[in-house]
Amino acid sequence: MTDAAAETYRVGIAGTGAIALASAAWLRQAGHGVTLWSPGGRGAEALRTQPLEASGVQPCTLTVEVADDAAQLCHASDVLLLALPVNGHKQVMDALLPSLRDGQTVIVSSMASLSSLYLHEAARCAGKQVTVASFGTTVLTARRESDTQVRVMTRRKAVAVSALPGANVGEAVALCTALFGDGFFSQDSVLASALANVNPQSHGPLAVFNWTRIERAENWPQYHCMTPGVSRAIEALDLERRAVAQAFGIALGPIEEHFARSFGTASARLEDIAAELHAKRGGPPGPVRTDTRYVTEDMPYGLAFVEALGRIAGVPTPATRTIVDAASLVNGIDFRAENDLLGPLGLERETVAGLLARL
Ligand SMILES: NC(=O)C1=CN([C@@H]2O[C@H](COP(=O)(O)OP(=O)(O)OC[C@H]3O[C@@H](n4cnc5c(N)ncnc54)[C@H](OP(=O)(O)O)[C@@H]3O)[C@@H](O)[C@H]2O)C=CC1
Ligand SMILES: CC(C)(CO)C(=O)C(=O)O
Repeated sequence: MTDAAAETYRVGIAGTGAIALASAAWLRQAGHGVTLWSPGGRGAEALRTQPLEASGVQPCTLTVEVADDAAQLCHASDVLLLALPVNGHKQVMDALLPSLRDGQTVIVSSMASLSSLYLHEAARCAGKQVTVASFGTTVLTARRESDTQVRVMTRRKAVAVSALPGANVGEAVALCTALFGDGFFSQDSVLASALANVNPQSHGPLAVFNWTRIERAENWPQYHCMTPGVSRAIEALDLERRAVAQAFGIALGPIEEHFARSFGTASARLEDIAAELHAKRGGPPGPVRTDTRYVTEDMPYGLAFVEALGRIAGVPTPATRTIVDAASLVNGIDFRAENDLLGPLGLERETVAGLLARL
């Protein structure tokens, strides 16, 4: 067995947002090579000539490589990390696919709406043997502060990893450990990773019930505004998430457990966890743009996905529906129609047994 922890890798990162830059800084500090690619073409331009500066957890200043396109990124890398909102997953996966090599691993962080299954099935159809590893969350939490600066807020203590094909999960955990350090553990299926992502359940009610703050671009501390009433709504969505998971034979812990594992919170009730996080960190600030990914990503790829699974399994999801309806109403956007993965994945025609057989 090779000592994966002692190896260094060339990591290609698709995306130049908060998680991409935070991961780049973390990986470079751990001695790995990093190449960044901006899918839109402009996000990494400044990093061609200026160093990347990370503040917060592990402050550092270092240089990274920049790829011109998806093919160059794949060519320059042993491992790929997708670090961008799920809205771009299909498009970026389609761009990477022709240049992926047999034996490469693609880590998707964070994964939602079974985007990893889309890539895995597309790669298999193209005759490629790649491993797609998924996190239902991110290793780091971060905010991008400028073209070359990122603030890393936390390094999660524990992160679950699933893999496609499932038999490769042990290798995926070893690889993630070699890249980021300890704290990774295996998750049984990619569907568990998708449903373990609790951002949609927390971000949905947070955004809907703080909408006027977002529209007026107020400075609102996110966890302070996760009030007892908002926490109650989040808990209702969380129960539906877990009931849907259960219908697919997946037992998931409650959202309170996620906060304890990710951020080391000690309180039992969600409203107390929110107060604890606010007291400890004062932040992060809630979103201040109406195109925040708390709605643009979390509604279509998180909550509408739970609804789609609920329809397949016959599990009612009325609280989830209320939040998607409310967000769609105030935005004048049908967020259910924005998910570009449900169609290609054929979920409308799927059954519980049929979907499980594909994982
Ligand atoms: N930030 C955090 O602390 C956390 C983030 N997450 C999740 O991690 C993922 C990444 O988050 P984060 O880095 O904060 O997000 P950002 O909004 O900072 O990501 C912006 C990056 O994503 C790319 N991008 C955005 N939309 C598209 C699109 N439609 N097509 C192609 N590329 C696109 C941009 O491309 P370009 O380079 O072309 O501009 C840019 O590189 C998200 O799924 C998020 O929900 C989860 C937990 C915590
Ligand atoms: C801020 C945090 C950690 C919780 O909402 C997050 O998950 C995000 O930015 O997406």
